[in-house]
Amino acid sequence: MYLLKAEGLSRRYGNTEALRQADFVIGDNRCIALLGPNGAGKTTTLSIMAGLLDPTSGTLSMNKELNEDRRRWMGFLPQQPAFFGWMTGLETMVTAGRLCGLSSKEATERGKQLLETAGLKEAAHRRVSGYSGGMKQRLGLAQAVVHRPRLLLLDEPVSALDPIGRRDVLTMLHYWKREMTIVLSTHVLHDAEQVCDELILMNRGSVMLQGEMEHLRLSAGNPYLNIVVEEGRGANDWIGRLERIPGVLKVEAEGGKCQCRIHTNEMDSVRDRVLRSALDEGVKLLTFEVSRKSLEQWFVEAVQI
Ligand SMILES: Nc1ncnc2c1ncn2[C@@H]1O[C@H](COP(=O)(O)OP(=O)(O)OP(=O)(O)O)[C@@H](O)[C@H]1O
Repeated sequence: MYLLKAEGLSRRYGNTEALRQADFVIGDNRCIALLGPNGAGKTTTLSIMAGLLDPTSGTLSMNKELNEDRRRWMGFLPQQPAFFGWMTGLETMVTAGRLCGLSSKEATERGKQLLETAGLKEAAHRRVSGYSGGMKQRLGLAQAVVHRPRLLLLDEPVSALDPIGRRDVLTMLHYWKREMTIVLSTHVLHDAEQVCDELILMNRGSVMLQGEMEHLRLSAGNPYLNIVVEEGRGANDWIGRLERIPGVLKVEAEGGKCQCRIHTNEMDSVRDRVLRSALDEGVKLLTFEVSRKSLEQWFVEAVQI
């Protein structure tokens, strides 16, 4: 089942074609990344989906089960959310809830609960003008879901945040994606990978592809295991013996640096065997990760076309 379906969606600003003949589908219960470099047309697409902007041509159809009034089932966090600085966090939440049709009691209860989820319980009665950038972003997110929307649209929700703010927002999205469909725009593949299971790739106003993250990962090339171990007796010898582990196809060692890449077609079992071997032989692992570099390379190549 889909919530929204775009067919030949286009939008011009004067001579600029911000969106060209875009086709995509927003399925139910998905977390979808709208990924693309600056100027790709992400904000334009989200604004059309939110009903804030009309397309120049093409159609965006909504599932017939959904109410015509998007405010009832859609939440939206713009790239630069604006708040009334003189309101407290809780007043902001209650106002948003009331605008979305909640009763005063419901809006207050839901507001308190969401401020707690957003780590803003202590700041609930402080004026928003005194909030940090990260706190404002978390407040914006909480506000966007006050009415339990079925679809949550987020325009670059993490790009202006420091690593801790980023982590907090991504954690909130992990929590909420069980309850609603999320579409978030980003120009950072890593952020999309952290939380999304589907990807719509945009470049220069066009949708280049839509697909499952896992499929793209596989088609972009096999991931490899990236390992760094603490220097010490036996570390390099251990790396030298890794090729004997069943399932390992090739080991690329970085000479003298206690670092290597393991290539395999059986990542799950090889990862377990390598970890067990390191523990058995007392090798101290500093880095042990499945590298997604191939997907990054694919993304960079795709948007350079
Ligand atoms: N109001 C506007 N008037 C004129 N041109 C615009 C307007 N809004 C966007 N554009 C242009 O349309 C194109 C797409 O912009 P859009 O903001 O949708 O892209 P984006 O992918 O969200 O970019 P960013 O990551 O930088 O926010 C860009 O070339 C932009 O300069």
